Amino acid sequence: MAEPLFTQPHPADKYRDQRDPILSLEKINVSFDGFRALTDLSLQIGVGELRCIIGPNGAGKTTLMDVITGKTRPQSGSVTYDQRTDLTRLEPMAIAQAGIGRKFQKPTVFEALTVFENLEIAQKADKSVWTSLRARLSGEQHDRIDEMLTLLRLAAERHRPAGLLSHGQKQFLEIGMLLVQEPHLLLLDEPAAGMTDAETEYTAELFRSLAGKHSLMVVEHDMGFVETIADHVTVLHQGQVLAEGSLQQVQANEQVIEVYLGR
Ligand SMILES: Nc1ncnc2c1ncn2[C@@H]1O[C@H](COP(=O)(O)OP(=O)(O)OP(=O)(O)O)[C@@H](O)[C@H]1O
Repeated sequence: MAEPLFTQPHPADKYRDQRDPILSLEKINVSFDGFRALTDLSLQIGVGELRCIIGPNGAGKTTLMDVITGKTRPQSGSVTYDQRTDLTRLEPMAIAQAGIGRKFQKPTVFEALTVFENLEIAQKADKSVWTSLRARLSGEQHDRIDEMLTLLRLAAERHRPAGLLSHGQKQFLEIGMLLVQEPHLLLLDEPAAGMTDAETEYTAELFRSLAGKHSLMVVEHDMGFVETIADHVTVLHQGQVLAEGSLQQVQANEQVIEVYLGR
């Protein structure tokens, strides 16, 4: 049997392959007091794909993530997840439970708790902090956290309060807090911001290894990082898709050079 595309087996797995969209946005419009942040935006992300979204400040990248996660409701358009669910009808909590995880640019970990406890709480995301710390972990859950600590190169830090980690380590911990929830689609906002060169390099390696098992949408300004991870790039400009294709293709696009890359 082919290796499943997702870490968590899904009833629909047998009907889909890598060409199918995990996410399909159709003609999304978002206005803030008359200002058009997204205009007729259509975009598809394939199952298991690693997509980078780039674009100048104010292009609509954050608004796009807000629409997918239910933080912002579009005035019109649809967001279809896994070919069945219209996310514009769901609350943010239901969207997260459906398998969409988001990481914001600034790490938000529980600083007073240990690295291990942070992962433990994330794994039992349906419970309150204290209920989840009191509930015993199953052997399988414990093993999953151990695996995650190794994957994130945080095994030696497991008993340290998260507040004492470096900025890059906090970023890794937060990525781990998403991964223990086994998301299908991960939305990551400038994940390499503030990381050292070695950490950035490892983040790229990590993301490449996650693609296929998860679908990833990464908003990034660092073109060097984009070059190392993405085979497919979407350029946003003034709330619309300006160009899409390989990094080489979009870098050669005259309009992209004009508005984003500079001459
Ligand atoms: N809540 C809001 N109210 C009014 N205008 C908003 C709101 N949120 C975003 N905007 C505007 O919508 C446009 C798109 O913003 P958005 O944050 O999505 O861009 P971005 O591509 O993420 O930019 P950056 O790279 O600077 O983070 C901007 O002009 C912004 O000022």
